[in-house]
Amino acid sequence: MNSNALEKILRGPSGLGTSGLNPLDWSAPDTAAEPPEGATAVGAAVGAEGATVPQGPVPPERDGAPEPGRPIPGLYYHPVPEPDPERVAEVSRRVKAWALDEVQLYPPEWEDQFDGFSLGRYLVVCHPDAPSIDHLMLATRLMAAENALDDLYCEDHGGSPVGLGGRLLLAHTALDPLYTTEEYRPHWEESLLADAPRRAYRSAMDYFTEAATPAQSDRFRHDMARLHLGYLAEAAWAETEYRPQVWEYLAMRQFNNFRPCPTITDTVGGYELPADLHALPAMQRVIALASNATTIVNDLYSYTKELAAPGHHLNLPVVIAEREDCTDREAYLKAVEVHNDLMHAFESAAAVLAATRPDPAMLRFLRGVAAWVDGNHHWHCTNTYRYSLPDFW
Ligand SMILES: CC(C)=CCC/C(C)=C(\C)COP(=O)(O)OP(=O)(O)O
Ligand SMILES: [Mg+2]
Repeated sequence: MNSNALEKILRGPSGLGTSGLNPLDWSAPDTAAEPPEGATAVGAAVGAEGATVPQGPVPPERDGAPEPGRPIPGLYYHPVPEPDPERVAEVSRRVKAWALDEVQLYPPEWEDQFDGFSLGRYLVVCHPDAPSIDHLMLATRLMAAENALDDLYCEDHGGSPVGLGGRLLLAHTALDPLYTTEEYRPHWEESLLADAPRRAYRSAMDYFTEAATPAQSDRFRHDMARLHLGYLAEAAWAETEYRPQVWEYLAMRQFNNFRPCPTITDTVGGYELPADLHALPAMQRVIALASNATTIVNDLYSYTKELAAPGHHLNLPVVIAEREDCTDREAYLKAVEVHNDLMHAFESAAAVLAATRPDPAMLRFLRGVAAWVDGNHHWHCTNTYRYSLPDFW
């Protein structure tokens, strides 16, 4: 398939009568198929072989504080327009109010870190087809809750591998409820208020199930169980100081992964990918490849942050350097290649699936996943509050 055909499938056709299929236009289906003013066409930098030409500096705009951000040289990605600042401001305002008033997510001294994470920019740029702020909030609350649990149970803010399994399982019941006897139910209900991750999981999931179909909620629970399994493997390896082989690390990272974020793109878009289409092996392959690419993007952009953190932090460049006996720079550049291969495999698999099963919900879902991949790169690249590149070029 040539790069033009693939681009049309993943990023939407252009021309008369196609506006309803283009992610940039889904939020305003009655308008013409022109991109918003100032927007570049998604994938405009795709060259003759479908490879993205490395871009110059992107003019980013963190929530309230513009800062420079630089894409990783040689990384295959699609540049996207800055998200609508009005949407970003409103989502940022609402998620902060939810975090403080409804779930007491963080103490006052962590406010800078909460703001610096730029949840509003993240979710608005990843979901260009969301029909409303309410739809965007479904994903934003979940993202806040997922990161709170990762920080508080596993990592930066007092997390530990010791005892993680028990904590994770109990938190998982905020998503996948305990059905038990009258005697024991109140104990469980009380436990859901016991810490910030559980309060946040429960509240975010309540909003989500209200908007989602039962099959979409079940899909999300399953993806969160996958995520928790990944956390457990990483924790077990940390406890025993096991150094995984590269393929073992990639297997763990397929679970400890952003997957629960792109797979809710249909709920956030206000439509449903039917369960039988979601379950197709070809769709599962597309989702896994896309999610793996997004997660290796995190490994690459968070490399210096993780090297500076206390303890030994696994990420792809670190594991390649350890297991393949090469310099840190060589390992990092190889990790970029692994990412690029995953991206190409995702795009090819998505294009084949779209061509063989051209169901409208399927096509829109595939574009939603592609938009999430592109938005995730944009957020990582421009979030200089959290991330900075190593000095390898
Ligand atoms: C939002 C979500 C489902 C997160 C789950 C897993 C996760 C926190 C990541 C994939 C991000 O990786 P990491 O823990 O390395 O994050 P930072 O590098 O600290 O930003
Ligand atoms: Mg990371």
